[in-house]
Parts: sequence; structure tokens; C-alpha cells
Amino acid sequence: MFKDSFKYYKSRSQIVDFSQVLDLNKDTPNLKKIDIKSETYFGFHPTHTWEVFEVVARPGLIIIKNPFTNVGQRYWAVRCLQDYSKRPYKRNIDSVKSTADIDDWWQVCNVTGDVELLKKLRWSTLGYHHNWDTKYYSEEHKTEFPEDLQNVTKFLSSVLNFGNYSAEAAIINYYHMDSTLSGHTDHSEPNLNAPLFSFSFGQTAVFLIGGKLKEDSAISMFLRSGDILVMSGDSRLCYHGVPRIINADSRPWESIMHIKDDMPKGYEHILKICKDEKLWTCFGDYLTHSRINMNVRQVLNKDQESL
Ligand SMILES: O=C(O)CCC(=O)C(=O)O
Ligand SMILES: [Fe+2]
Repeated sequence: MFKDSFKYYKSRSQIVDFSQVLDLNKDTPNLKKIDIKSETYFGFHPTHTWEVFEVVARPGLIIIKNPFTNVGQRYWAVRCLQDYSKRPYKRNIDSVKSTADIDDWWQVCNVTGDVELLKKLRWSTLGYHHNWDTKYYSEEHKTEFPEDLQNVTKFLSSVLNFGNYSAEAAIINYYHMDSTLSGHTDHSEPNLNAPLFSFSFGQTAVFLIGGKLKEDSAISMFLRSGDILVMSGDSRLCYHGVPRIINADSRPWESIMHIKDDMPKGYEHILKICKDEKLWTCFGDYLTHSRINMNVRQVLNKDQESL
């Protein structure tokens, strides 16, 4: 059962055996290779070099083994920490009295060196804001959806042959080494046919995915920095969660190669941070102790203009 596996991997009071966790670094019959179109896009290695798999036990669950250039990883980490964590996006810290007034969390953390505050940000929502109590989206609770995140998911959707994609809601999850995310399904979107794109950066997650029912058994997999998980088809409504964050076995964000980056216009200031070791340091330090997950969804159905 999902619950039992979750408890097992979460446990700190016993030695946990990770040998059954699906590992993209190992050749395994549990993964089926998928061929994709040949394209290029900012922040990624050319798609003909990508390793894309479907998880045999979970049809529709696709995983792209870190397709990012190291600069690409830095880019999204900077966006999540410096920009997607800011007002007017909605954050968990908004509803806590002591932190509710903080507009620019990242700047305050860096100016004050407040490590406690750094750990307080657990999520932020972009576009349609997920109401965690009612589990509904509404037109009244919506902010602009970032264009770069919109475009990167359009690109991925096209490369993977899912067709047109319109990213309209995202949850950015910020995890520390002791954070977990309990089992849930993502079913609030009127459009449940469109895939969900999940990007991982920083430390490694043990990701658990069961079936459509809580009682179904779960499989586990490592999500490392740069890996992209796509929940589509039959896996879109499966129970899933993160019982554990473990230390990364490599840190691809640490060094950058000077390859030409085909940067979309308007984001040059982000690229400047990625390429300047001094400016990058505080972001790199964060990733050394944390994991960031960008979880992107299409909310509306094809011909629907609003909720
Ligand atoms: O952090 C992850 O890998 C999963 C996050 C997730 O399931 C969610 O935000 O709904
Ligand atoms: Fe989820």
C-alpha cells in the first residue's frame, strides 16, 4: 500500500534499503525507451541526446533523464528562488503573521542572513492559485503565468508529441533535507487529459507513485537534479508523494561550461547571474541543502477561455 511504502522511506529510526528504488542511472527492464523529435531549445542539450523513458509499471509516466545544460539548471533555480518566490505569487509564508509582510523573500534572506526564514518558504503558486482548502482554482485567485515557464512546457509537450499545451498553473515546491510531501492526487484541473510536467533541481527526491486508489501498491524512483517527470495518460491521476530527500550523488549545477546559450529575449539578466560565480553563490548554496520542484499544469480544456 502507498501508505506503508511512504512510512518506510520516510523512517529515520531504521536503516532504509534504497535498492528497490527505480534508478535512471542503472539499466533496468522497468523502463521503456521512447524516441522523440530532434530539436534544440534554450537551457537544454539537443533533444537527440536525451534519454526518455516510460515507466513500464505506470503507463503514461514519462521521465526525461536530466536534459538540462548546467546553465539551464542554474537558470530555473534562479527563477524559482529570486522571482517565483515573490509577490504577487502566493506563498505559504503569506498566511503566517511574522512573514506575511515579506514581498521579496529571497532578498530579505540574503540581506539578513536569516537561515530560519530561508527554511520557511515551502511553496509558491503561479497562474491559477491552487486553493489548498477547497482544492479548487478560480478566476478570482489568479496571477500572470511566467512566459518562460509557459514556453518551456510548450516545447516539451511538442517534443514528446502531446501537441498544444497551455501552462496555466504551477506549484513551486521548496524542500529541505527533512521535508516530505504526503500522498495525494492532482485532480483539481478541469483538464485532466493534459500532462503534468514536474521539474527537479538540487538534492535528490525519493518519489513514490501508487495507483488511482490509496490501497494500490506504490513504486519508488529517484528524481535527481534536472530530471523531468511527465504524468500523463493513466498515470495522471495516480497517488504520489515525496517521503524523503537524500543527498545528491552529483551536483550538475556546480560548474558551467561555456557553450552558446540561445537565450530568449528579456531574460538576459538571469543569464548574467548564472554565468557569474559571485552572483550565483547564494543560489548554489541553497541547492546544496535543498530541492526545488516546479510542478506545472494546464487547467483549462481546449476551447475553454476561463473557469
Ligand atoms: O516534488 C515533487 O516531485 C512532487 C510535487 C507534487 O506532487 C505536487 O506539487 O503536486
Ligand atoms: Fe502532485
